[in-house]
Amino acid sequence: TACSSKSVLSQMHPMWLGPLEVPGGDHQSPIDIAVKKAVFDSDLKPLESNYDPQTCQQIWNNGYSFLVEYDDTTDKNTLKGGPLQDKYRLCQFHFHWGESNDWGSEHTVDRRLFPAELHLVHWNSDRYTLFEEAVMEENGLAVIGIFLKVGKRHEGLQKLVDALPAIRHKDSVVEFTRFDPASLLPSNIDDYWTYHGSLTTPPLTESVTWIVMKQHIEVSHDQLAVFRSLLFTSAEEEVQKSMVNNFRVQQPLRGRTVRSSFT
Ligand SMILES: NS(=O)(=O)c1ccc2oc(NC(=O)c3ccccc3)nc2c1
Ligand SMILES: [Zn+2]
Repeated sequence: TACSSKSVLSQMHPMWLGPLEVPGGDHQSPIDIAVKKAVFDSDLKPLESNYDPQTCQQIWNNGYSFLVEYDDTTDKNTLKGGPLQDKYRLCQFHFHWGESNDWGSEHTVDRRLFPAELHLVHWNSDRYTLFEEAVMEENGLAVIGIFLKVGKRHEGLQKLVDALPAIRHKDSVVEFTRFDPASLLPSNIDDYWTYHGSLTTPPLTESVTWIVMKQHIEVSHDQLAVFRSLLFTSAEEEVQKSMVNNFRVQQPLRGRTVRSSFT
C-alpha cells in the first residue's frame, strides 16, 4: 500500500543516534500533557471511527517500530468528528515502547510515563489523494495516541504478538489479514486531549492533529516482552540491536494550547 513506500521511511534518521532536531519547528511532538492547563472545549465532538478488518494487509518491521498496514486506496477505514473538520483514512498503526515497563510512551500525562503508546495514523482523504501529499499539510494527518499499561492480557493484541517473531529483523514483512484496529481502542474514546503537532520520527512534519486518549488499554507483561524481541537491525548486519526505547524526546509546547473533550 502507499504506507509501505520504503523510500520515505528508509531515509529516516536512526532513532538510536539521538532525535533529529528540526530547526525552527515550533509545533513538534511528543509533549507532556499538563492536565490542569488543558482547556475544555465543548465544541469538540465525539470521535467516529469506522474500520474494516478485511482491509488489513501486512505487518512489517521498518527499523523503527512494527507497522500494521491497511489498504488506504478507498474510504473503508475512516475517522471523523472530534476536533476534525474533514474525513481521514487509516493508513497504519504502530507502537513505541521502552526497554523496561518504567518508560516507553512518547506523550506523558502530568509527566507520567507509560510503558508503551499506540499510534493510529490517518490522512485527510477529503482534501488529498495520497499520504505523501497530506504529510506536508497542516491539516493533513490525524494520529490517535493510546497509552498502554501492563496488566491483564489483551485478547485482541495476541494475534499481532504471534506475528512478531516472523518480522524480527528490519525490512521483514509478512501478510497479516482480518485484524480489527477497533479491538485496540479503549472502551471510552469520548475523553481525549487534542493539540496540533508533528510526526515524532522523520519527516517530523507539523501536519498532525494529535488525539490522545485519556483511557489507556492494558496488555500483559509477556505480550509487551515480545515487542522487545524485535530488532532495529536487518538480518545481514553483524551486530543485532534490540528494538527498544523507540520514542522521541519530548518537545517544547511553544505556547500551544492542549484542549480536552472532557471536564
Ligand atoms: N510516530 S508518528 O508521529 O505517529 C509517525 C511518524 C512518522 C511517520 O511516517 C509515516 N509514514 C507513513 O505512514 C507513510 C504513508 C505513506 C507513504 C509513506 C509513509 N507515518 C508516521 C507516523
Ligand atoms: Zn508513532
